[in-house]
Amino acid sequence: MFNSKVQEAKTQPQLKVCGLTQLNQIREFVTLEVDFLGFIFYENSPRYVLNHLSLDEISKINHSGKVGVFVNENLDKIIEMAEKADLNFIQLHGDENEEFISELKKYLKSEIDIIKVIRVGNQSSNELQKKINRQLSTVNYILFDTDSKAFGGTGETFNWNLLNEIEIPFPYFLSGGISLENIKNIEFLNQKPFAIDINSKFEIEPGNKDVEKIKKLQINEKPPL
Ligand SMILES: O=C(O)c1ccccc1NCC(=O)[C@H](O)[C@H](O)COP(=O)(O)O
Repeated sequence: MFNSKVQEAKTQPQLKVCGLTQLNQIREFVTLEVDFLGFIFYENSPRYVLNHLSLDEISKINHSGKVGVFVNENLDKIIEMAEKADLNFIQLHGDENEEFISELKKYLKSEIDIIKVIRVGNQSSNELQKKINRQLSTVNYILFDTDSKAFGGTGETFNWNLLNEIEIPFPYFLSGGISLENIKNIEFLNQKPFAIDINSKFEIEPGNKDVEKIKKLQINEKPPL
């Protein structure tokens, strides 16, 4: 008999829209069934969410994919934000090590998942593989982003070919300068991303998303897995 709890296999990667700051746009993305809504809790970002929305407003957004993005933030602050904004995922976008992540997990609600960012630059595939393997016991997802001076939201892409030279024992988010033009190249990846993470290539200005462009991606242009 059909078990309604078994989800249909996804034929397309999930979508995360990161750097959200405007409630009207967030409502549109909820209606569009965007899977992950990313909020930047990093004061140096031009997309710092608390310059635009209160914790109470974020907590009232009715969505199970609310991701809080933190960069080298202290433990207490992350725990406080996770509770007050009612986050479902914590994305660690800085240099947080495995000890820090293990400690953090002791205090977070058990249903909150950790996404650890691995910044990809000119390291070898061996070095990248070691970095991934070190995360095995502490995180739920990896997010690959481009290594650059700014921590994220740069619009820069990294060499995706490196991903074909390593084993990725996690579902992963692909990020870093993803655009309507380059997204079709995921067809060349052996292990397809669980989700794609879009940001500055789908903006009018930082934090102000190009809703029509995101609709186009979500409805027509997402590549198959
Ligand atoms: O978006 C930011 O301003 C940001 C600042 C500091 C750390 C992370 C940040 N964004 C996190 C993301 O997950 C972005 O989506 C990711 O870096 C990709 O952005 P882009 O290259 O603009 O597509």
